[in-house]
Amino acid sequence: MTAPLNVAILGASGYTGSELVRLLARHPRAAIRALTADRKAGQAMADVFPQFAGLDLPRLVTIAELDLAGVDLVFCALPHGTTQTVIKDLFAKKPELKVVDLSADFRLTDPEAYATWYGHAHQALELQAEAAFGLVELNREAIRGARLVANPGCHSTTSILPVVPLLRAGLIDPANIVIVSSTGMSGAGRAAKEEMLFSEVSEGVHAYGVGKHRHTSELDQEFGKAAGRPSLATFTPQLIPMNRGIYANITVTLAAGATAERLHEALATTYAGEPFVQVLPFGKVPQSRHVRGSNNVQLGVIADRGPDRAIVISTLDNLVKGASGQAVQNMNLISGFPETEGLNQLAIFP
Ligand SMILES: NC(=O)C1=CN([C@@H]2O[C@H](COP(=O)(O)OP(=O)(O)OC[C@H]3O[C@@H](n4cnc5c(N)ncnc54)[C@H](OP(=O)(O)O)[C@@H]3O)[C@@H](O)[C@H]2O)C=CC1
Ligand SMILES: CC(=O)N[C@@H](CCC(=O)OP(=O)(O)O)C(=O)O
Repeated sequence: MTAPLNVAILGASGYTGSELVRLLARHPRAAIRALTADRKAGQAMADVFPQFAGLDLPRLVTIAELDLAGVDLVFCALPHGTTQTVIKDLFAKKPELKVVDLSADFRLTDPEAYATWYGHAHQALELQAEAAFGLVELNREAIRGARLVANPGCHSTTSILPVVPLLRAGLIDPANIVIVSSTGMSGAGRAAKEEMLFSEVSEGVHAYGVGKHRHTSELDQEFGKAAGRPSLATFTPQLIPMNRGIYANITVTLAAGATAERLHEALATTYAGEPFVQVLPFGKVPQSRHVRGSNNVQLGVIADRGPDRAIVISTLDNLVKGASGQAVQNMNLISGFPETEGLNQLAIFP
């Protein structure tokens, strides 16, 4: 029996951190050696998250108290902006460490784009340059040898997976992509916020970050690269009263000679061997409840009335394929484990 991969989870008292614990506690090759928190430091994990009662887990400590001696890989599930200096310190202490970062800090390769979208200069530019964009299905080879992987955002993962193969194949117009991406509330994290109270979000729906959401920058980067020219997608996120899930409704304009059927064929071919991406039969509409709790993404392609347009729908669980499941998939890839290990949970339905 080979030794397990020893992992630490920074931000374990948050939603994506606890989702990492859920996935890794049953992972056959990983062992959870350290968990950190900020306000909840000092507490037992099962006191913060009673669903973990009965598991033998390390107590929550502060990042300053973290002992890296026995740790091979760190998951960083901290708020964006705070993460870059934390990761810089980790590598200064232990350069051979591997890090999978769930925040936005290392996703953008262009420092100017980062400063524009996040409002401050990046604090660890040398690391930003080496980070691999962690969307496994579309960037597998670059991730495999990486020491630092930047997990993409949940909204951007949902849209990049269907749109990038269509752009790479020249089947759609990069200048005419319109995305409405609905999200569940756990996407906003666990820290209490007034606008996230049940009484403020239930029984209604609203858009937010309209025309300026941070994930637009990830779409610009990945769509532009795939198309070979700038893409200015319209991206509108909206909050709906459910716990988990992202549901992106994407209207695309077809390139000359393309058809909706051809788009479907391109996605089916691209993802034929992928364990976590399911392209539904042509015309079938995905539902977020069919992926909830799993690392799966379901894609649908539907013809529109206008012959030059098509509708692509993509859905995933923001805490699994949109965050912690994708992070474990990245861990598997950079550790040489089978990619699906620890990630075979089926969706919870109904
Ligand atoms: N939620 C989602 O669906 C997704 C989230 N992400 C990203 O993942 C990261 C984590 O998100 P999420 O789990 O939702 O966030 P939460 O707010 O639920 O958790 C944040 C965690 O970070 C800790 N923390 C907060 N501030 C500090 C600090 N200054 N120093 C050290 N630790 C701190 C918190 O500790 P404590 O609670 O003890 O104070 C908590 O453990 C974010 O960057 C987020 O944008 C990415 C994709 C999807
Ligand atoms: C409901 C809600 O607020 N969702 C978050 C998405 C969280 C996420 O994936 O964003 P980062 O990882 O880029 O921080 C948002 O829209 O900002």
